Amino acid sequence: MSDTTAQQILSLESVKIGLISISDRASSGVYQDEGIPSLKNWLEKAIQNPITFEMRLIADEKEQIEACLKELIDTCHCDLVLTTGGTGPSRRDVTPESTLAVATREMPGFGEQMRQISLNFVPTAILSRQVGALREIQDHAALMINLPGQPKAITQTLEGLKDEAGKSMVSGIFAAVPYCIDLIGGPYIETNEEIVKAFRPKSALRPR
Ligand SMILES: Nc1ncnc2c1ncn2[C@@H]1O[C@H](COP(=O)(O)OP(=O)(O)OP(=O)(O)O)[C@@H](O)[C@H]1O
Ligand SMILES: Nc1nc2c(c(=O)[nH]1)N[C@H]1C(S)=C(S)[C@@H](COP(=O)(O)O)O[C@H]1N2
Repeated sequence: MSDTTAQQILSLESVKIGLISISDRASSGVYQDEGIPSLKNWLEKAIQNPITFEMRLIADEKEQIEACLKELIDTCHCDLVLTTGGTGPSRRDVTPESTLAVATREMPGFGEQMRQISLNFVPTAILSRQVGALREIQDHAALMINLPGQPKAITQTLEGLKDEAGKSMVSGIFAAVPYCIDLIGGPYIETNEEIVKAFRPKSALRPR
């Protein structure tokens, strides 16, 4: 790493990210949770800023999900909270309604785009009821995004579809996350462009 690159990384604001894996079976030990490691691994590759993670593994229980989202945003002050699991049509899948129950405003574009991207991978993409939403409290706001439980869905939806040479064919939703975090008053997030290129209007770009 060159001195200039090291200095640039040092000058980046730290970002706080909450990761919630929602799975009856992983949380009770029937299988090992792959949700949190997959999310953490992808975010560490994609984001240049220093990251503090808050990680939770919980069952598909509405009250637990709501309490966990509130804790990560209101108490831990996460800027972004990603959930994985519990978005389908099974009776126990309650992540989207729990997210909306603690939301102040929905961001429908995230759910729409994630289902659109996922249709490039699986025809069952339309079974995910995943949402994106904001929780705005006094002096703080966070973006919450639901991802499906299949660990591979994490990279698929965040990063999108690439051709064999690694060129982006369909943008993943993460391209829009840094500017959304800017607009709600969070830290300026820089991404690694070979993983995902953050899009911001020219007027919102900060000189490096
Ligand atoms: N946290 C996880 N870790 C590893 N694999 C997972 C996880 N969550 C889901 N999966 C995998 O994805 C599949 C579909 O996920 P889904 O969220 O529909 O699970 P589920 O049937 O609701 O059960 P559970 O809530 O117990 O994970 C699971 O059968 C499992 O193979
Ligand atoms: N990108 C992506 N999206 C996906 C999938 C997937 O494998 N990849 N699985 C689908 C399936 S099979 C289901 S049932 C729904 C809901 O999954 P969840 O209940 O694990 O959240 O997500 C859908 N979206």
